[in-house]
Amino acid sequence: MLLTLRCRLLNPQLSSLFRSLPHSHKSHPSSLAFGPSIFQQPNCPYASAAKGQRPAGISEAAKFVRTVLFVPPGVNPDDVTDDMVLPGSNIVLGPYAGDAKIKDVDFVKSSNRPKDCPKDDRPEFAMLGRSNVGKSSLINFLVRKKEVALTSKKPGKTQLINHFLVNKSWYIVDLPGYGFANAPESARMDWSSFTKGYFLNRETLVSVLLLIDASVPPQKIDLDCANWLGRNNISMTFVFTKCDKMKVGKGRRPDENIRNFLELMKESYRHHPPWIMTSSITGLGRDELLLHMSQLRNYWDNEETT
Ligand SMILES: Nc1nc2c(ncn2[C@@H]2O[C@H](COP(=O)(O)OP(=O)(O)OP(=O)(O)O)[C@@H](O)[C@H]2O)c(=O)[nH]1
Ligand SMILES: [Mg+2]
Repeated sequence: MLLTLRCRLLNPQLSSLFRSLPHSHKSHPSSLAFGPSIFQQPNCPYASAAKGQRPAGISEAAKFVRTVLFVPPGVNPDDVTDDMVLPGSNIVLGPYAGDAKIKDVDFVKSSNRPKDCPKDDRPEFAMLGRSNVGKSSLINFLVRKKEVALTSKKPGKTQLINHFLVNKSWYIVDLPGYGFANAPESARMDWSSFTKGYFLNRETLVSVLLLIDASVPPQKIDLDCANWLGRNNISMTFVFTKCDKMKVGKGRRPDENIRNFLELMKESYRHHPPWIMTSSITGLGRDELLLHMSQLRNYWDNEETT
């Protein structure tokens, strides 16, 4: 109730999106805030679109950028300043952001059904995305350990739900990828029963990190997935991976692919969910993503105890 009210206050347009949240799913209030820094960030996909379009008043481009920032709970959209926006993202850092250091990480268990997942009340983040998008690599990159989660050049490496406990207090969950048609039947995840069992019922799920490969144009299956999460009021953050990859042949650059993806999502959402650019090769976005996760987690913890 408090949560819904807060969403409405921050962003009346989003209230319908977050209405009737299931159980304790925490939502992401977004907002109409505008921080000029979004134009200045070198990696911002909107930087080139906005360049040279900033007259003294609010230009069309500025109005558009106003709608793309993610403003977390505890921040008044009118108070957002440049230095509050995390570089390479649309994410404003608020008062819930805390210690983002990773001291230790332990593999806990692999489960093949949602009901076998660990049963405790620690918050968790789930890595979701197409096979080969870099989910397991992102986990290794976040925890700075090479082979905590197993990776492969071949799609279909991760076939179970793997729980990793970070700092003995929260989980990162590595999931099998979707969209990999060539996996043997026995190894293929039954996504329809999985989604019902996990995403819709996992009460400790703070947010889904939906990974999207920035080195390829927007894929229908990713857009469908994002729309499904949105329709079901499941909190999500778009994590663009492989932002280090330069264009090959006639392909587009990562920033162009990201812009196109966000443009396509705009048709479904009046306001974008939080998004961030990463590369597990260059280290881009690591500290920023951990800070963002800390603010979501601390907000979730706070709501749980009040
Ligand atoms: N250039 C580049 N390659 C990456 C990046 N992240 C992952 N990769 C590569 O992408 C391939 C797949 O990575 P994984 O982490 O195994 O992908 P996954 O999403 O876990 O795949 P599944 O387990 O099959 O669902 C590996 O060869 C990685 O080295 C990145 O940021 N940049
Ligand atoms: Mg994997």
